[in-house]
Amino acid sequence: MTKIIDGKAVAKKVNAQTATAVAELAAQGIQPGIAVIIVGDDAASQIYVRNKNRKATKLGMHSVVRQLPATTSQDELLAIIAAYNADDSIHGILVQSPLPAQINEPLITMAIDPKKDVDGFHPTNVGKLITNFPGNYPVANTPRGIMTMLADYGVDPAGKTAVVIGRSTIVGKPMAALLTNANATVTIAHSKTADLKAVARTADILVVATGIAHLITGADIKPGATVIDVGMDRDENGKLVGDVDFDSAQGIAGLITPVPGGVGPMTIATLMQTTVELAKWSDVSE
Ligand SMILES: Nc1nc2c(c(=O)[nH]1)N[C@@H](CN(C=O)c1ccc(C(=O)N[C@@H](CCC(=O)O)C(=O)O)cc1)CN2
Repeated sequence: MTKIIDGKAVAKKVNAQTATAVAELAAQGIQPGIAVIIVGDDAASQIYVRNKNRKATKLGMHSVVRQLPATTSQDELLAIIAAYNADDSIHGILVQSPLPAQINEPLITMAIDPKKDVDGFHPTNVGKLITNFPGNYPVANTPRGIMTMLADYGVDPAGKTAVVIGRSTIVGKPMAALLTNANATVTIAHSKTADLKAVARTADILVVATGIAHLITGADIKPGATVIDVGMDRDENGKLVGDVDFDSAQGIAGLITPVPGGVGPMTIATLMQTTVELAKWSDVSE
């Protein structure tokens, strides 16, 4: 039988821990602060940013949303980031992706102070993750949230074969690094991988982050595998579905995340967790 990984339930536990950490910081006179910058009016991004703001406020954090028009220039955005870098009430800065075409996303990522890089996308933090550097630094929230879910369901990656389909900076690459650091044997597969589905079938842990609805079906899954679906796609009826065909995976996968209700809620819960950590670490002199 296939067991469903309840991302909402795990997110609730993470949020409870975050609320405790916020209260502990409040006793020291520190209120974690997050600034989310959104450029343009992408409908899905508007919803995600609204949810981030609501959750941060509910958890007792200082939360700022900076809505900018789609015509915002790169220099304008850089100036806003510089102001948040210098603002002591803000511990985490996030620029919502995707950005309009006139803005060079890597340049924007580089402009965020690595100590306030709540997304964990700055090359300094990515480098630390890849080298499994000791100490405190932010790690991309979606893959980190997936690691939390795996731990919560007793899935230890050590000694397992993991396949990550997708090589994005937000998910695929940091996911592969986290699984490698947890002693899995990891393959990154992508659109140019020869016989992608045969590679998928080797996985004890299969993470799918392609943006292609129902790319992976039950026939592509190793019996008993843990399947993590990062997809957020629309089917022909406009219904939200994942990159994995959930129905055909039943009875084959050992564990599977649903869409919605799997990885998505963990992304926001982990973002809140990271914000609090950045606030804590900012108080510790190096
Ligand atoms: N700067 C960033 N931009 C983006 C990130 C990111 O981590 N940092 N991730 C995604 C979008 N995202 C958060 O920003 C996100 C996506 C989805 C969910 C979520 O809770 N999904 C729900 C379903 C929602 C729905 O019904 O539409 C679920 O899966 O249950 C949260 C956060 C891209 N941009």
